Amino acid sequence: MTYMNQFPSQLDTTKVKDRRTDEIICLEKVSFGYDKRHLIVKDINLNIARGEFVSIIGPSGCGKSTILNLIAGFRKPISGSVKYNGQVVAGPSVSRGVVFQSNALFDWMTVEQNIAFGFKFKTVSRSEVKFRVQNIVKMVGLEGFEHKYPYDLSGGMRQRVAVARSLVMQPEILLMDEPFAAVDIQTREGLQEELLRLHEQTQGAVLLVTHSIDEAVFLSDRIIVLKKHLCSIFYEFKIQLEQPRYSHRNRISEEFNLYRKQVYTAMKDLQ
Ligand SMILES: Nc1ncnc2c1ncn2[C@@H]1O[C@H](COP(=O)(O)OP(=O)(O)OP(=O)(O)O)[C@@H](O)[C@H]1O
Repeated sequence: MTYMNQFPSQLDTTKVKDRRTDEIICLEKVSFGYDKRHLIVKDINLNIARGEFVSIIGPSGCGKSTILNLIAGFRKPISGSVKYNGQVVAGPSVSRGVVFQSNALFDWMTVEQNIAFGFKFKTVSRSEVKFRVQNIVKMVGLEGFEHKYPYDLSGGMRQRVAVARSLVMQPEILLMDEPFAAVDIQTREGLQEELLRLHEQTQGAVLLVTHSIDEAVFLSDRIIVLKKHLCSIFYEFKIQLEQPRYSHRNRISEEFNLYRKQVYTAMKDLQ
């Protein structure tokens, strides 16, 4: 069953920018199993629009990461198609940047070198790399730490380096698998707000896999709730909160609590 939520009646939708212009990711009747006899995903359809922030939430083991890995090109569907900008995804690409829960940074490289790593496989001039790295360092608030090594950084800072490393390649979509699960709550909230600022500036799409309803509501334009059985879409929620979306006031607003309650109820329905 797919269900679109009703918006809270008191919501002023004129304050919400609709950045969704066209489709960047399209999954059509995608099925996948780690072995052919046991499907994890069956006939799933999913579209993500340019600039859209989508979160996937659902019970443990329902296939959230599997979907992300199919879009990233780490896995291939058994049937159906995964398309990026209308082209079948043939493998990983920097235009679909990936950030995991515990992104391994290279311990022997500085922050700057870690961020610039992806350019080793690209023909981009040194001056352009320098410009882009400096820019992204500022955006993620790592100024002054460019020459530090990962072991000199806190967990939250290391995760910022991981996000910067993906963003510097200017991906059209950022695929994030529980990126902030391993950091403390204050750091996590700070990183979420930064992510929203970056999203605002870069206009790229984001697909986030998370276990946190609060995180999904705070960050997303749309939340997809997956059912455990064969990873089908159970509910879809469109989220419209006040602009700027990164305002911490959104965390305590009435609308936030209403959405939170709706998603929580949907998750309870799954049990
Ligand atoms: N490499 C693998 N080989 C075989 N089975 C796997 C592999 N990776 C995942 N699975 C299985 O596929 C199913 C979906 O896994 P997936 O990691 O996509 O779920 P998830 O919803 O992201 O889980 P969680 O919320 O616990 O991270 C699970 O039953 C898991 O055991």
